[in-house]
Amino acid sequence: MSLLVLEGLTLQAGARRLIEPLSLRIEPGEQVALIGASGAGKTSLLHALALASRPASGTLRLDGQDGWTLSSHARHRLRRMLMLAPQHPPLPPRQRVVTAVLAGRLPGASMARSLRMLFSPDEAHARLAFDALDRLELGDRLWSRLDQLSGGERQRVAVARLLVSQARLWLADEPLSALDPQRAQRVLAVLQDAARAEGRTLVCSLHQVELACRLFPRVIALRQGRLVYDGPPQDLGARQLDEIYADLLNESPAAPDDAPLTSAPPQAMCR
Ligand SMILES: Nc1ncnc2c1ncn2[C@@H]1O[C@H](COP(=O)(O)OP(=O)(O)OP(=O)(O)O)[C@@H](O)[C@H]1O
Repeated sequence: MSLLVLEGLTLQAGARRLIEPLSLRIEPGEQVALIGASGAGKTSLLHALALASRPASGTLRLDGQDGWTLSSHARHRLRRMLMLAPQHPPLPPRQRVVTAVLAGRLPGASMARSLRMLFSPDEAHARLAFDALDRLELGDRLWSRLDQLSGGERQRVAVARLLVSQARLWLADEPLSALDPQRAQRVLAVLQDAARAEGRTLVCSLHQVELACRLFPRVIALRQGRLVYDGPPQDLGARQLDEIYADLLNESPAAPDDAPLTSAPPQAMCR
């Protein structure tokens, strides 16, 4: 059974349409990169996948269940299947890194266990958080306060939270946006390796088109809330990339699909 099935899903904010009717399936264990220019609707879609935004129309089934037809209690339980690492994680500044990471273990834990884990983590939980942070080159910040971290370090804390979570679906919203190019590659490798090793499904929005096309077997592209591409990166032509990012390219003419590779902008990056 598909893990996610969207049929004619739309999202609306007041009178404004954020996502045009969208239908797609995502299978268990898939790794999907979500690309598109700024404002294309990536975050909006991820929030819908996370059952955080209610569709204006259409359906979204997660593991066969339409969360929006369930009671709020049942929907809350269904949400335990997924974890979203938001683009700007709302991490309390005075919180310790270890606590922020272990929050990834909360879904499914009892209240008593959650409180113990967060406020007085035992050695096993501290080790779990340390291991995740260490893979992201942040092991030495386990006991730091979040307000002592840089933006890129806080972003890696949000990724570490994903790594410790037991959710079947990992949703990552631009997890590399505050990282330098070298570190971005390493962090993405850790995330993808962990998802593969543990059989998680990964949907990750990225502005790094080159990484999306090189490292993901499936790319979904949005433009102005519309799905404009869904398939393997090899089939994503230069012309399509030009169209996806047209507003970033200052209306430069679309390159032919057989355009030679250059070191320049997005249009050449997938081939
Ligand atoms: N609550 C809202 N009310 C009105 N418009 C909204 C709301 N949330 C998002 N939008 C608009 O919807 C569009 C899509 O936003 P979204 O954040 O999903 O884009 P994005 O592709 O994630 O962009 P970025 O790459 O800049 O993060 C944008 O034009 C945004 O201004």
